[in-house]
Amino acid sequence: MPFDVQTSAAAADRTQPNSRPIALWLLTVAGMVWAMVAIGGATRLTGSGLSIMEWAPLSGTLPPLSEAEWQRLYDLYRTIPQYALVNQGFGLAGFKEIFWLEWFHRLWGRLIGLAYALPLLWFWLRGRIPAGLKPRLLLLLALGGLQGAVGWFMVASGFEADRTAVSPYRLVTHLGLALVLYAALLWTGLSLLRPQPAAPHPATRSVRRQVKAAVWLLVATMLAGGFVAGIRAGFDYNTFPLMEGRWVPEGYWRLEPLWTNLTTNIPAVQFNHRLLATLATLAALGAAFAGWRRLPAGPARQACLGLAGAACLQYALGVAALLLVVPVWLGTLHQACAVLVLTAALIALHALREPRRAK
Ligand code: HEM
Repeated sequence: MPFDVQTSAAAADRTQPNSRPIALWLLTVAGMVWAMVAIGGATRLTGSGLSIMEWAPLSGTLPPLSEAEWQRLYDLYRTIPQYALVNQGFGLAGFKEIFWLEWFHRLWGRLIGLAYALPLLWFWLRGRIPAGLKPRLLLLLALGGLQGAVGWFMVASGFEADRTAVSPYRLVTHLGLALVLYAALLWTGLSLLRPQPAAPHPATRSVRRQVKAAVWLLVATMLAGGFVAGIRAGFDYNTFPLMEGRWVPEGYWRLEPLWTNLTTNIPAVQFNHRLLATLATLAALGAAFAGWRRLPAGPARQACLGLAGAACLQYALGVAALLLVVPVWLGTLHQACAVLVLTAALIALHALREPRRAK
């Protein structure tokens, strides 16, 4: 039988009745994860992340309700190096200021868990979930739980002797897993809304290749950005495009073993992020140009243009954050806009997807 996209799309629609509510649920949870990434950025940038030294998934839901409880948590906080080295003597009032954001970050995590698990149970019991989707939804549930545990693993690294911040490796793992979770939710939601792509234009395949190249570069830029955030590399070399008058900063390879320069050497980490961001943005512009010239007007072409627009906006926010020495609001916006770039990338890849062969 000849391959017929329209027929197979109709077939897919028939085999997945009522998948729209499931798609909307997953997209809502994805939106909550997006907000969580922004809240996480603000938590880090305000130095709030180490203020709660306990991992109490249930009892930690409520904030301290008595002066004695506030004092107990403050006394705990006073035992860690960050207090002695950064916040010594800021008092209970100062502690309360850094407490609330971390508490809200954790509360929002719990709410995401509920917003995912309760509808999952409901759709499952009512037999609304297509059989093929069940393993993926369970995997997403497990990934969400893992993200909470990784978050605590990251926070715990900040309590070690002589440390005033968390391990950059754990921070990048936590950010990376959040992005994976977000991407999986969004992709699954989009796939339920549009189970089969429309008949592809002949140029789709080559434009898709270009978009993929841009997306890999963007992902590498995001991970490199995690290291910039993790070692506070954005608070040095606050000029653009040169770094202390040079294209490649002095001391790029100053650490041994050499690979540690990629993750813990401020000039190298910042330079790499700039370089990758520049290559990624150029690749996104190239893909948009190809899409604009070769694809017919429609969602796929718009998605390519959207990706380039999001990458340019993120690039400009990155430069501004650097020049202004990372004010909290701008650092948070840059972190949130990374998710916008990821969203645009996934929408573009989804719009350019290869059609599944009819069985
Ligand atoms: C498409 C381009 C870019 C992407 C996808 C991207 C992505 C990211 C990500 C995911 C982070 C870690 C989380 C955070 O924002 O704190 C980050 C951090 C950072 N980026 Fe970018 N970035 C891009 C371009 C740039 C550019 C061009 C610059 C400056 C030249 C820049 C400067 C920074 C700085 C200073 C930080 C650390 C901010 C902080 O400490 O909170 N970024 N970036």
